[in-house]
Parts: sequence; C-alpha cells; structure tokens
Amino acid sequence: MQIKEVRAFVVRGGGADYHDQTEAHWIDDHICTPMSKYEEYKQSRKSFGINVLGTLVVEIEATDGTVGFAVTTGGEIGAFIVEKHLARFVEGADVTDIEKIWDQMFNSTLYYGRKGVVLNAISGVDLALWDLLGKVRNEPVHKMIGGAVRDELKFYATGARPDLAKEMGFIGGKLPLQWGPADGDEGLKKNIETLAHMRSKVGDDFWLMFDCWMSLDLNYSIKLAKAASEYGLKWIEEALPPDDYWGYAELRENIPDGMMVSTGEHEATRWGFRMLFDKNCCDLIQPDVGWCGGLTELLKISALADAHNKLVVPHGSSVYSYHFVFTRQNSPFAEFLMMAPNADKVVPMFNPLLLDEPVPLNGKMNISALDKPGFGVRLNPECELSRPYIH
Ligand SMILES: C[C@H](O)[C@H](O)[C@@H](O)[C@@H](O)C(=O)O
Ligand SMILES: [Mg+2]
Repeated sequence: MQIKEVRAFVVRGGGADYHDQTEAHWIDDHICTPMSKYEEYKQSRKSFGINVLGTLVVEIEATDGTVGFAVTTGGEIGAFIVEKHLARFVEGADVTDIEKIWDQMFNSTLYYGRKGVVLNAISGVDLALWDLLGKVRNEPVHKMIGGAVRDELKFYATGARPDLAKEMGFIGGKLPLQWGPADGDEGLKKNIETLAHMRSKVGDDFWLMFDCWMSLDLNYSIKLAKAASEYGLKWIEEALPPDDYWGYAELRENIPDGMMVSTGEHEATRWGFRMLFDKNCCDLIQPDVGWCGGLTELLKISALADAHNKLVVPHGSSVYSYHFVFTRQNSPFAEFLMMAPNADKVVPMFNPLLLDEPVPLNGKMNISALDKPGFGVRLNPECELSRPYIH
C-alpha cells in the first residue's frame, strides 16, 4: 500500500516536549544544568529555553485513508524539516519501505543533521511509519519487532519524590540533581543530604539514582559518585556533556565498585552509541526513541549494545519506548517520568496530548496494555494542533 501524504503539526503545553509545562512543576524547580553557572538561569530550565522547541506531531496517511502518527520534541523547526525536506522520501513510498525511507532521510540531511533536532524529526517520521504499518496490518508494534520477551515490565520513576514512587510500586527513584560545580562543596553536600534523606525514607533495597542532565565536570562527578556510594546510589546519569566521551571513560574508571554510569538520552544514531561503547563510557545507555533516530535506529543501537553487554533502558518516551522495551532481552526495566507537578501521582507521560496512553499500575505494566494496532494511542482532539508549513 502506498503513502499519500505526510503532515507535520506543532502544539504547546506538555505532550512530547514534557519540559513545556505551564504551571509550577518539580521538573522546572532548581535542577542543575550546564547553564546553572549563570545565576539568572539557575532556578528554572525554561528560563534558558529547555522548552523552546515544543511538540512535533507527524501524521502519515496511506492511500486507503489509514493514518499513522507519532509525537516527539521538535516544534516549528521539526515541522519545517519534515514538510520541506523529509516528506519527499515518504510520499509515494510503500508503507513497508521503512528501512529505505530511514536511509534516505538520514543521508539527505547529513550535511546539516547527524544529531539534535534533525534526528528528532527523522525519529518522528520513523515512529509514525511504524504506527501506520501496525494500523495497516492490525498489529501492535511490539509484535512486528520480534514480540514480547516478558509479560510484565517493571518501571523506575523519575521525579522529585522517590519516597512516593516506592509507595506506588516502582522499583526505584531517579532524583534530578539540584546543585552543581558552581555551588561548590556546599552544593555537593546538599546533593548528598537529599540522597541521604531519601535513603532514610525508602530503605536499603529501593534503587536511588541521580540524573545530572549534562551539568557536571569530571572532578565533581567523581567526588559526587564517591560521596553518594555511602547511600547506595545505583547509577550516576548523564554527568557530563554528551560529546565528552573521554570524560565518561575516565569517570567510569573512577567510580566506586557496584555503581553504574549511564548516559545517551541526548546521543543519536548507531555511530554515536558506538563511540560510547568503543570508549567504555558507560554501563547502561538511555537513548530516547524520539530523538536517537526512531525505532528503526534504536533496534540497531540495541543490537550493538547487546554485543557489548550493555543494558538499554530508553529515556522515558511513553508508548514509543514501551513497545521496544518489552521485546528486548537487554532492556529488563523501563523509565517512567512522573509528570504530575508534585510527582505525587501517576499521570500519562505525554499528558494531555495522547488518548489511551497506558501508564504503569503499581509500578508495572502488562503486555496486554499494548495490544492495540500500531502504538495504540490517539491524538487528543482537545489539543489544538497547527500546521506551520505545507509542502
Ligand atoms: C529529570 C531530568 O532532569 C530530565 O528532565 C529528564 O527529562 C531526563 O533526563 C530523564 O532521564 O528522565
Ligand atoms: Mg536523564
């Protein structure tokens, strides 16, 4: 069956650009970033533009009227790339031409893409193609990529309240790091006090992790890891900027035994992840399927990781990662981002953009929750989309 049309829309306020929150929210409350060295950008990540892109919605319609769609972070820039550049490789192709379309999208944008928002746009088209194929074949995506290797998936929760996450049945809690090098030893002490306080509330067996969101330097990362090991930190996440492969390799050589180094959510393509493996940067990679190149590329990244004995736990991206994680032996658990403003209840991750978006119940999800064609979700008609470019 042929593809008739590709359409790219934008929408603000949560959704796939989950940092784009309109009200007070833990995810924008004094979280340490590479911009935290600037006082004016310390309190709020929105102040330096973490939510500047907004959500990109990609719709792909087949000649029989079936429509597949996907959402990712990309906004108007992403819509421009989809409509003005990528659409030409999709329209007129067969719904099964997923590999060829990916290769043409990647190679045609190589002169200005390779990573970042171009790969977000490619990922959005790729995920929409998988959704369309599933709807045409009346199959959930997980059944088209090898089938589930487990009936139940366990989740850890990312958010400000690991203590509440434990009560909700999650296997662990990932805390956003709040103080960085600019806050000196005083700030490092506060980070450890937060960890110690949470450890006292959750007991010894519940996983606790720090998400450092690219904000540290190597010396600080090693000091933080060593101090945090007393409180059983399971992994230190994205401590350094994504391109500092050398720093990650040195961090991994110097962290306490038993602690893991994770990174990858802002990495893209099999080549980017090969660098992480070849330089021994990490124990666990966290590609975002909406940013790394889509499902077609994540399958390649996952196989490479498996050959290097690395775990693949995708950065939280709702149904787009759940279908994948269920089908991979080296993806034994998943991330769930707590998108309630106080991290005190479970709400759909891409709220309010998707209808039928499954969420973990008691920290777990059964494969039956994904038994709908494609990725099994619908766009919320109450979310007003706009189409900034038409090709
Ligand atoms: C909580 C972190 O600061 C980020 O907001 C989050 O998007 C990401 O790093 C994660 O791993 O969930
Ligand atoms: Mg992270």
